[in-house]
Amino acid sequence: MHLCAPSQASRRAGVEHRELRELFVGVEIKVDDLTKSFGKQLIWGGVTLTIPAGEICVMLGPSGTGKSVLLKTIIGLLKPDRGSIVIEGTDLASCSEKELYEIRKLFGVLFQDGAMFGSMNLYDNVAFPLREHTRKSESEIRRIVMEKMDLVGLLGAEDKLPGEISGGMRKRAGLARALVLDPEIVLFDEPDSGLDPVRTAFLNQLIVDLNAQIDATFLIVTHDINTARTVPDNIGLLYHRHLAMFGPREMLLSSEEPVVRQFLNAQRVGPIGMSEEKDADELAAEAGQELPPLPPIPLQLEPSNGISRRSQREPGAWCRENGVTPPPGSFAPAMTMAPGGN
Ligand SMILES: Nc1ncnc2c1ncn2[C@@H]1O[C@H](COP(=O)(O)OP(=O)(O)OP(=O)(O)O)[C@@H](O)[C@H]1O
Repeated sequence: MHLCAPSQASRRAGVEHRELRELFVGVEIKVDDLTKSFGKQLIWGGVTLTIPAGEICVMLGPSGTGKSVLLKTIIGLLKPDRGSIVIEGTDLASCSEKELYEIRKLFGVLFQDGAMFGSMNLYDNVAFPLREHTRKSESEIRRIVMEKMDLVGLLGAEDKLPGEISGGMRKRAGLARALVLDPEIVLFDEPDSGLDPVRTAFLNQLIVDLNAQIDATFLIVTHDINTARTVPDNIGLLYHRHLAMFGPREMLLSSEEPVVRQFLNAQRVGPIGMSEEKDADELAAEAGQELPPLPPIPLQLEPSNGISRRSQREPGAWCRENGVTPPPGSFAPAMTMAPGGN
């Protein structure tokens, strides 16, 4: 079984699908002043952000800063202490169970381990949500399952059990299952965890290709800096119990803000220490230490069929519009060859 981008047939189908969906561009998620604690432990507070319809967002943050908690809160699995999450006019934080059930139908979720049923083959795993939540005939289910298996490059592997395939294939099978109900929002919880760099690069390309084809709103939690630097339209960074920054990719990649700069460039110098925050002695020891220059901003990963995504912008557009000079060498064509970029 090869790891590949969607076949030509599925790309064509995707383009037709896209034409059909001219008026649909995913849905916006508007989060306002969201706060979540467990007992006395505040996880994060005052989180405000708008995830624009149809765009790809990446949420970053040191371990334990509550990225998974944020995903679970956004899908309504956890109730926030305060604040709102408005999707299509419904606030998930205060709506009824019935409304929540309806809103949840908009979501597809790729869990960290793919969350496959071990005793079912991939076909039955992917078909599961259709059999549970729809009254479609088996022939219709077959058509949809095969279409999604093709989208994620898994045609031919339908009879395999999850235990018989690689972690990368399991993720793609999980993705096929997340897509069967045609979600308007897809949440990815560390899609690249446990994958080698080559498979991560294939998965990233698949994510971009899928976004181009289905126009849904994507929110990705990841630790992979390369993914964060090349895949999304927007990046958020959770740190020290709040959202340190959220905005367009170019804004964060050109930011001199110490936490953002340190995290997005995987540096040791900066406010983030081994156990989240550095203490005063550690920070004093770093005083006067010169920071390495910001690396060039790489080009954003483009769909493999060469057709731009709806939310894709010209390289450097945000910097130009905001009078920001990007680091030297940014957006050079060779930057598409950055590790993980191809
Ligand atoms: N149901 C729960 N009850 C109590 N505490 C919880 C619960 N779920 C998460 N936590 C706590 O919330 C904090 C944030 O956890 P979370 O898994 O969201 O972090 P994360 O940023 O996704 O971490 P990582 O990058 O390591 O996956 C942790 O301290 C965790 O122990």
